[in-house]
Amino acid sequence: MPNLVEIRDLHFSYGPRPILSGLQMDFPRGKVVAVMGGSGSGKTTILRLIGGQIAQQRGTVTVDGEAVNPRKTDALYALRRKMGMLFQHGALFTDLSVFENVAFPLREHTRLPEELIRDLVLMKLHAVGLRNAAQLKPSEISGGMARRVALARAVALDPQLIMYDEPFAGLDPISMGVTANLIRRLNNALGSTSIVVSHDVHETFLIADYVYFLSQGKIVAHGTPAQMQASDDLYVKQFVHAEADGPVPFHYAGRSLAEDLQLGQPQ
Ligand SMILES: Nc1ncnc2c1ncn2[C@@H]1O[C@H](COP(=O)(O)OP(=O)(O)OP(=O)(O)O)[C@@H](O)[C@H]1O
Repeated sequence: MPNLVEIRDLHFSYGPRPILSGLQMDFPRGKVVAVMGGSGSGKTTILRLIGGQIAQQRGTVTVDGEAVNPRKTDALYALRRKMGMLFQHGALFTDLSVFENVAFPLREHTRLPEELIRDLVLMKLHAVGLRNAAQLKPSEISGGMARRVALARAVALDPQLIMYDEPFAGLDPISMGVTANLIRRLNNALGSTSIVVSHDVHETFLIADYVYFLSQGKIVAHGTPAQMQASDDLYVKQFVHAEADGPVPFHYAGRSLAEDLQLGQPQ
């Protein structure tokens, strides 16, 4: 199967409130696919459904040919072994060293001998340029470095699927570029598939093979970054060119200014 992850007719609501409706998405093996959209459009919810942390009301999510089902805990645990996740603001364990943070998933999911764990951790840290920071504590490194350690931890088990939730949030422009490059390089080196949830158009378009745009729980556009740059779709244009007003209104819906200022109304 060419797609590592497939989403078909996916519907999800929190209680009575619909969050995602009728999604169809493909995540081909070996590719970096971005999911973009405004705040609250449902991007993180998609990652949580793929990871089996929550269950949809309708439709299917398939990873490596298997349907994700949060109720089948054993199968889900085996499936999660194939996934690496960099959470939003990817927090490290503050009382553990950089080395122990990266070793954590290896100790949790494998029974590898200590020498092998050591070599694997050092290789992952080397890949993100931080082998020599192994003994430092998270409080002794910068935010950008911490994000790279979290990246090394997310790929510690050589996952087939790596999911990144807002990997560029809160980083300075240089760290953003470094992180974007690493996401692409790690994906290629591991032969994995990456899903990047982000609203940073510039960084994301540099590394993504394909982009889905989400608005209010629906896919409103999809294509390569070049196709999206050239798109005439008003929502995509507003998003890509960072325009303040468009299909996503600048003003919160309600009474007009004329009404509030009682302009042109009979006294
Ligand atoms: N546990 C929850 N219970 C109820 N509603 C929730 C819960 N988690 C998220 N939501 C709502 O679901 C909607 C989609 O949330 P989600 O986190 O997927 O959006 P997002 O696109 O990732 O946004 P952001 O970019 O701000 O992280 C939001 O309106 C949010 O308020």
